[in-house]
Amino acid sequence: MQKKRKFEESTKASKSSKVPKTPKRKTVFFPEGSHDEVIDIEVTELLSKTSISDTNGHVSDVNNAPEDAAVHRSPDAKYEKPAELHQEVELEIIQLSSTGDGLAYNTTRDHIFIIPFAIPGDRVLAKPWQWKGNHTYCDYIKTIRPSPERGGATPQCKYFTKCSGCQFQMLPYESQLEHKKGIVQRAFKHFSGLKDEQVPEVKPTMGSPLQYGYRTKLSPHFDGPKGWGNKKQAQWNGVPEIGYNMKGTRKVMDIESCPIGTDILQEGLRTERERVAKTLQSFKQGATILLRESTERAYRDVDERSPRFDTSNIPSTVTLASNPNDLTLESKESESSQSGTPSIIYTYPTHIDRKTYTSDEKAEATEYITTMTTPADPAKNSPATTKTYRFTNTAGSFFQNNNSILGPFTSYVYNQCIPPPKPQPQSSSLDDEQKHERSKIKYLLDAYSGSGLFTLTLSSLFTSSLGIDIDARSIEAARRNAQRNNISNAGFIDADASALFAEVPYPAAETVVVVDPPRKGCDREFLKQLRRFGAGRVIYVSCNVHSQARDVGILVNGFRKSEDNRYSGNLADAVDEGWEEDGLYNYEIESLRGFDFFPQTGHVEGVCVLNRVDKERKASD
Ligand SMILES: C[S@@+](CC[C@H](N)C(=O)[O-])C[C@H]1O[C@@H](n2cnc3c(N)ncnc32)[C@H](O)[C@@H]1O
Repeated sequence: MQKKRKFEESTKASKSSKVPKTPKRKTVFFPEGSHDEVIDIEVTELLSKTSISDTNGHVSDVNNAPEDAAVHRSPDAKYEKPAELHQEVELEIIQLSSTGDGLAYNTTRDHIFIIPFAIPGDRVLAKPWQWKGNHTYCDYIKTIRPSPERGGATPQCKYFTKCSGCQFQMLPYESQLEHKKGIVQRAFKHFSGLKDEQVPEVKPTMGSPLQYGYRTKLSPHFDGPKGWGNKKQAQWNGVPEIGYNMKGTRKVMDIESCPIGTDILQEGLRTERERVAKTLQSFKQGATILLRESTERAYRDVDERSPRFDTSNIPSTVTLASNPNDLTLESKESESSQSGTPSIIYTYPTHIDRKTYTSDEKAEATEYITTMTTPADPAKNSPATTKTYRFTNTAGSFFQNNNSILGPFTSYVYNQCIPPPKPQPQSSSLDDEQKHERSKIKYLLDAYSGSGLFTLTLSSLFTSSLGIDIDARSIEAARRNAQRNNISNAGFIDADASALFAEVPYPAAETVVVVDPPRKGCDREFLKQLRRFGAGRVIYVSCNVHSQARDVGILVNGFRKSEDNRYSGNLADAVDEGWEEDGLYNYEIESLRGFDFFPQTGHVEGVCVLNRVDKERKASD
């Protein structure tokens, strides 16, 4: 299939000397933060520069480019093909894009090559395969001269540079975190339409405690037999490749192990591959295999040291007097049940976990999350206070995939719910007004709540909490999770997120709204309703910092009409369709931070904390 793709690209490009059409921009531009939008903007920005700084702040003179080498093109400029497709070229990588690809200039520095698996300072051999106006996608062939920034990092996956996932394995972990901070910065620069002074310094990315072996869900897949779309029954010709797509293609490559998956999912991958091979004739077409980890926990009786895996008797909310990250593994051993399903037992000082997995999307899967509610205070000799929550949901429904970071992450969000004390003159201690301010927030609205991750882990801070999600199965799970964790002040609605504001039972100024939408971000109706309601504080969580930046731009400045209605990659260019109303609240950003939910990949989870701007203040601004 890869050959077919390349053949099509090559014939298209050589038969016609016409430049591939860039899609026409609609008058109304509501970017989704897609891969193409991000590349488009970053390529245009790079082409307008003569010197660049990588995300680590190192400024490099672009291949000694003369000052006038920068090419400032109008959006209508015609582009020429920079190199023959499928002919190898040597390229010098000068920047890492927010999509995780290496970027390189052509010799005349008016075109950008996009090469995966390469970082600034690398000299690589690459093969162009798709020309798109001012940029060309290339396959990575090999590194000719490695960048010093690789710092000896050794990729742990044998499929690295072939499989489409985990392209950062050649980057030391600290550099991955630094790069992800840069992704957040650039997302807000390009997609929010905000002025520099409206965006605070992005805080350092919080790393994942596990950098491999962290993913609690894997979904390898395989294609059907040749001709399975035809009426005639297609026959399998041997066991198909079962795994993930090869980089830049739709061809599945065979993957026997995936080192970012948890230990039990590695076992599960082996078991499920064998199962598919044995039962192949029962598959009429290709399929995706779900592998979802599940945990049974038994707390150790410290005196007897006799744990029991009787899940119905497990206390679901337990207060441990230590930081969850301090819990050290005492031992780990694999087991196999009579049915041949593997399990792994992990023994800790306070509890024992048995990890299993399910491949049935309707089955239940459980994870435990320990949230730190008060940090340790060495001055007062007081230990940290933590709470452990048990989350059970349907394996096929959404649940965060990196359990190792969920403790520190929910602890962070917990600590952001209540505004920090306002800066006071040195002489004054906490005054009445400040105390009032800190105690004002009493209610939580959790939009896009899933099975209640935030509604439940934050519930102890609030008089009452309300979660909403469009997935009825997640809402059922959320209600059961509230019961299991003995939480009685949290309710859930199964509906579209914008229904949340229809009859909000909470006073706006006393309410925090946590927003955690899917990759495409919030829809306009939701943002409008949130601004009309005017919650005192908003915590916007997202796995796509580009759509997050767009939405935060709307919360801060409103949905604005541009001066010339021309696309330049900024939200400010979106056209007002009569969507903006008088009297909507505006917000200002308090903090911005990335979390590494997806080590070794180019993805980052963003958390943006916002405060409502008082209407009187807005009027006087
Ligand atoms: C990124 S997940 C976050 C879930 C939850 N906050 C968590 O961390 O487990 C996004 C959630 O949005 C839900 N969703 C998608 N579109 C929605 C809509 N229009 N209204 C409400 N929920 C929606 C999905 O069902 C999914 O549970």
